[in-house]
Amino acid sequence: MRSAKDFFAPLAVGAPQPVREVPARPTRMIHFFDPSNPKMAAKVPDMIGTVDVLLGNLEDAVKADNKLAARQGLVDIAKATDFGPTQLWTRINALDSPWVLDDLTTLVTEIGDKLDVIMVPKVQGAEDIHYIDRLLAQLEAKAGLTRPILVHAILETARGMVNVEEICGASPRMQGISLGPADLAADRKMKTTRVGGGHPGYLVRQDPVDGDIQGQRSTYQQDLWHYTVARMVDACAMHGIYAYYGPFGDIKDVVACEDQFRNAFLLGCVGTWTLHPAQIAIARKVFSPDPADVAHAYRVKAAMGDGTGAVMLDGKMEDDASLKQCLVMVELAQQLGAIDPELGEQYEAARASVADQEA
Ligand SMILES: CC(=O)SCCNC(=O)CCNC(=O)[C@H](O)C(C)(C)COP(=O)(O)OP(=O)(O)OC[C@H]1O[C@@H](n2cnc3c(N)ncnc32)[C@H](O)[C@@H]1OP(=O)(O)O
Ligand SMILES: CC(=O)C(=O)O
Ligand SMILES: [Mg+2]
Repeated sequence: MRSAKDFFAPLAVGAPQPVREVPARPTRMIHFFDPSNPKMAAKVPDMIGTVDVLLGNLEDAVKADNKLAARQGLVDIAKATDFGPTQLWTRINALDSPWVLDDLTTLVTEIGDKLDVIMVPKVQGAEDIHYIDRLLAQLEAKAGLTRPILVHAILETARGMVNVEEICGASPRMQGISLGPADLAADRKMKTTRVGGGHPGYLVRQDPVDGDIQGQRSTYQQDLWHYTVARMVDACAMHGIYAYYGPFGDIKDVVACEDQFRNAFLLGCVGTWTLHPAQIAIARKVFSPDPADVAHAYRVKAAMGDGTGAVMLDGKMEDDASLKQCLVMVELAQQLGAIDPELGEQYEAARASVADQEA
């Protein structure tokens, strides 16, 4: 582990100064596309401004025969495109794969100025981030980049899960972590066959009524990912980086997708992956706070005056701690309102309605 005094020193001569804080830019949906798929690639320019992040995926879901085409496709798209408000990310191949070294050297030297974040799959521990950190610094220096590329890890092995805190704190480049439920399930030997989401067999059952074990008893499906997401959120919050739900593979089940995204949002995640255009509106809806909640947050803020003490509002106690939760909501609404005019209007109406009541 580096000492505190040189944690923020560049790891190569000529590399850009590491960031001290992860820039707080909206990342509600990280939209995956395969740059080797001409139909998907053709849709990228029209998606700018409709998604917060476009991610050119080079890893799983890209056929082995298409790996080089995907890498080159991403270079071509990045060079030809002005991404405006939308961030460009990539997911490189795994660190033990034959492609990753060329992924990094090509992407950083050719389009490093366009890339905001590199997502690293199957991260096992801090040593994987340290490897990427030094290599990126060398490549950034070679490419003459003036801002550092940030790193996002996917939590998709049991070892990565156990080491999640050290992964989050391994480098100032760490932007965030996503859940990788498919690989994680396989690595843990969970007996599921899905990409994220729940399972009808994972449930609790109501106690027998009057001791009748065979009688009618309700069952309640449980969230398979609760422990994992909650632990990931704590590790990210502790290190000042962002947590994300990952993929929801049942594209047609938009209802369960929304539920899974909302569970993650409520637990502290700031965004999710979208694998198909149908999931973009769901992510936008879920990861943008409800204007009614924003209005409530403004009411608590107004009622709490200098922010200390306790007050009653609608029969409920509010105090310094509930105010802090409300300030999280207000800050998020202000960030999103600044980039999304429709939401901006709704959040401004929420703020103004409270200000009118106060006047
Ligand atoms: C466990 C993990 O690692 S998850 C992350 C890796 N997986 C991925 O990245 C998957 C990305 N998504 C996909 O590959 C595709 O969406 C699939 C395979 C799931 C479904 O693809 P399709 O069967 O083509 O879906 P569908 O027919 O509904 O597509 C409708 C249109 O949207 C396009 N489209 C589908 N997905 C995307 C996407 N992610 N981005 C942009 N356009 C897309 C299709 O090309 C199609 O275009 P067309 O109307 O010009 O023909
Ligand atoms: C997200 C991912 O890569 C996985 O679920 O395996
Ligand atoms: Mg995976």
